[in-house]
Amino acid sequence: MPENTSRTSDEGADRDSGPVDESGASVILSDETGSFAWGVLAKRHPSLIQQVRDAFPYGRRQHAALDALLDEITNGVVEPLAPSAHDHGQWAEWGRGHFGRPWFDAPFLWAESYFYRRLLGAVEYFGTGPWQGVDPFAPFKQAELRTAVVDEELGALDALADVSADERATALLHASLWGNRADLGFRVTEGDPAPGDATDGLVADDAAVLWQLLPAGAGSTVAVVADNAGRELIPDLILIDHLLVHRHAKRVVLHVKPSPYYVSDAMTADVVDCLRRLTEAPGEAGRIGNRLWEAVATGHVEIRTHPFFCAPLSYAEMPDDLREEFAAVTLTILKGDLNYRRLVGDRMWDARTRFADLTAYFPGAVAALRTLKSDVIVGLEQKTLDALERSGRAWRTSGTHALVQVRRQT
Ligand SMILES: O=P(O)(O)OC[C@@]1(O)O[C@H](CO)[C@@H](O)[C@@H]1O
Repeated sequence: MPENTSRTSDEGADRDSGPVDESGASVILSDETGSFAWGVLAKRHPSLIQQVRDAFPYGRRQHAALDALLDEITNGVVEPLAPSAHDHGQWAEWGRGHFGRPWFDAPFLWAESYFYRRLLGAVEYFGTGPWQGVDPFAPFKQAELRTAVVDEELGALDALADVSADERATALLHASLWGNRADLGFRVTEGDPAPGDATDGLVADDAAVLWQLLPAGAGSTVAVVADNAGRELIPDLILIDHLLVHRHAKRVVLHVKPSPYYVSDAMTADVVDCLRRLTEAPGEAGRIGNRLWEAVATGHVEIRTHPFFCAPLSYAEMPDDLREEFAAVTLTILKGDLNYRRLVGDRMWDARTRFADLTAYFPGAVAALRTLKSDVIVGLEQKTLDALERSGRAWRTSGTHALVQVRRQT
């Protein structure tokens, strides 16, 4: 059955059976057959188990654990982590009310996040044996870095050397934005999204505000919360280099995931792979790679991680230490679809709800750079929404549209 991925704002605001609180928008569940969320749990997750199984010479114990996980997510109920797991207590708390019930009844965000935690458990990522720390998604991430498309994308940087700083800034921001389409989880079931026209595909564009927040020479610190490795992280790194070279930022903190997540999410090892890929490239790409390598050594780029990045929670629930980090920077740039869902809340909002209102809790100015790959969307003008709905396309979920939304510090 095709995934039902396009709906009107009115349907969106009240169609789901998820809990509705004073926000008036229901939490997205996965229990409606044919919905996007249902498709992720019913199709994407089982395919992913198969892909991971095929990518490694796992032993009998891991195959049995993957079999059990597949059976549980398709026919069973949510089981807790083993009491011996290092994070058993944490997930017992986060999952209260969901254990013993069908996976499809849990909030979509929670179910996905817990699925990735369980997949890591099945392949013994957190164990003490030989598979400890072996990223089950590494083969997919590494294969992507070796493609000719990456060579082409890096080669295109040479042509940017001659354009004005403003044009270059826009081109690099768009490369980072549209790089978010290069999401291996998305491709487990969707295939490569058709390349749309980058400008026509923007449903909201606050890029001018983003640049206003980062005037050259102001000594700013920018936090970039990364999303996918490979073809998304490379343009993110190139944008970071641009921010530093053109003095939009004096320092950039790059936040990555502490463990494998949502298939291709970037971890420190992926930053290293991308930096190496850049430094080994000819021309401008190689120069950027060398500058970034040096910038890490001198502290102008700092790589950080936090367990919260793999938590099944909205940023509204972030812990105090992370809140203080974001409060201390000039601007936080959140990359990607999942970060957007966590920023505004994984709910069927009326698409015209103001982005600034939903992100008012965020400690400091915040920018979302995201291609649209799930039902959540806010901050649209009525006329934009009308045109999107008239198109009859699955614009919310197909990755053909994107947004730059910014909220200044309040
Ligand atoms: O955060 P990302 O990498 O941009 O997207 C994550 C994603 O692939 O995963 C979810 C479904 O599994 C959707 O939110 C989205 O399509």
